[in-house]
Amino acid sequence: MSEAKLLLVEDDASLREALLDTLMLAQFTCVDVACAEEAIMALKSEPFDMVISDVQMPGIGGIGLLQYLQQHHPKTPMLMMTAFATIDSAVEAIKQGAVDYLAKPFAPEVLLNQVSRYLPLADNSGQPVVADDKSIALLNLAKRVAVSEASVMIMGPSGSGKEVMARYIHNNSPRSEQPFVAINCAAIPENMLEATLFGYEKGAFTGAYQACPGKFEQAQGGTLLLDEISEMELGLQAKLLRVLQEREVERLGGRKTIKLDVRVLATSNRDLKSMAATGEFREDLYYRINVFPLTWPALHQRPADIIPLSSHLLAKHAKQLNITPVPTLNDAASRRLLTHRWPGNVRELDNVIQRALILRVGDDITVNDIIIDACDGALTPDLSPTTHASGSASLEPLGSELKAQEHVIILETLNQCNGSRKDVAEKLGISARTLRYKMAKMRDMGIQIPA
Ligand SMILES: Nc1ncnc2c1ncn2[C@@H]1O[C@H](COP(=O)(O)OP(=O)(O)OP(=O)(O)O)[C@@H](O)[C@H]1O
Repeated sequence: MSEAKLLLVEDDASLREALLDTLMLAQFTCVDVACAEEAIMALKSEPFDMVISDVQMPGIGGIGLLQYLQQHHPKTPMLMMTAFATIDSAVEAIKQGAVDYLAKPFAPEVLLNQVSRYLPLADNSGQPVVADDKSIALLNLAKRVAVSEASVMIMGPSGSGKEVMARYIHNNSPRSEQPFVAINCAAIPENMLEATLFGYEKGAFTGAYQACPGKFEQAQGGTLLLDEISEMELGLQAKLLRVLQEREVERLGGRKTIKLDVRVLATSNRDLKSMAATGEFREDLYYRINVFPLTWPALHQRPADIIPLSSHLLAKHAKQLNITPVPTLNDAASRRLLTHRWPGNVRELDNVIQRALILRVGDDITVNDIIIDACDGALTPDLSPTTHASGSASLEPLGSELKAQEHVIILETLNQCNGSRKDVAEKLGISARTLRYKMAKMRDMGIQIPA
């Protein structure tokens, strides 16, 4: 999952909503505003990894915003959008420092490709934090396989740290100085995934006014992570297999083949082997990517990791929030963390730690600051009703009961359909895309989605 935060500036409300939908489905965190002035206010209150802005808008407009950005946040890339008739102003914006422009109308894949092309690389220096014997053994194994060229399949439940492991393998490989590129196959709508992976030539579809390299080309010399590969549809799996076998790629709408030197890693939280047995996943692709399998146990199966991970997450978020000294967990708070079952694994722990930092009063994190969602199935009785209610009341907005019902319906239908996303979407009368989005949100809340 991408942690990048984008600022979207567009005065046309319906276009803004459509762009927001595309970006959020691709799991970017987005703030959207209607003019450059509002954008400046947003930039003053929080940092962004990228700004995507219309050029023509009332007020100081996109060029005025670009000038502000150049002066105050020169490292933040700005991508411009412009009507085809006013390309000149976009060219002017490029001269003034914008990274690129999109000529309207453009297809969603054009937007996603441009965003991922110019987004600064996430800080991947962080090592996985491990202390449990099982995790230490796994990391040692990962270090040994890292130096080889083998494709690695990283498995484990959602939020267990599969992407962290993939970055660790890349960082410990001879390719560590080359790019590490990740693509979440579940987050990108099916019709966009092919263009995102393989790239496209000018004119390949609406809005493709210029050629764009795909993820394979962007990862040239380095490592490509295919996150949640189980969600890729069978037709695309066949094309992927061909690219992996032949080590060359052809852009959509192109005729030239491009030689590839890319190591491929993949992750899945579903049982790919049984998916291969039932024909839901191509068996030949399964064997090609599964040369070396590594599996993270669920967090509750490696309890010695919980406190070191909590301390690491406390330090990380305290730094981001400028909180010094870094608060420490008192004994009761630590005990509470150790007795929870963590269905959302490390991602759920991360959320709980962030809440604790907001709720704490002194330098210590106490048990009253540890607010765990009631639906998360604790191993021991939950906090006293008064403490829990006061904490969750401020965090749960109205309508949470309705949301909870929706979550239950999705989980029950997943069960009835033996995990088939396609059947669930059909049964509930929603698109596969909407279902994926809702499940991603549920995962973020720490709800475990069955494979
Ligand atoms: N061992 C670890 N050390 C430090 N941070 C970790 C570790 N494991 C997970 N995290 C953090 O927990 C969060 C979830 O991890 P990650 O995205 O790697 O999980 P995942 O298994 O790939 O999840 P998903 O299946 O939902 O894609 C991230 O913020 C990550 O930085």
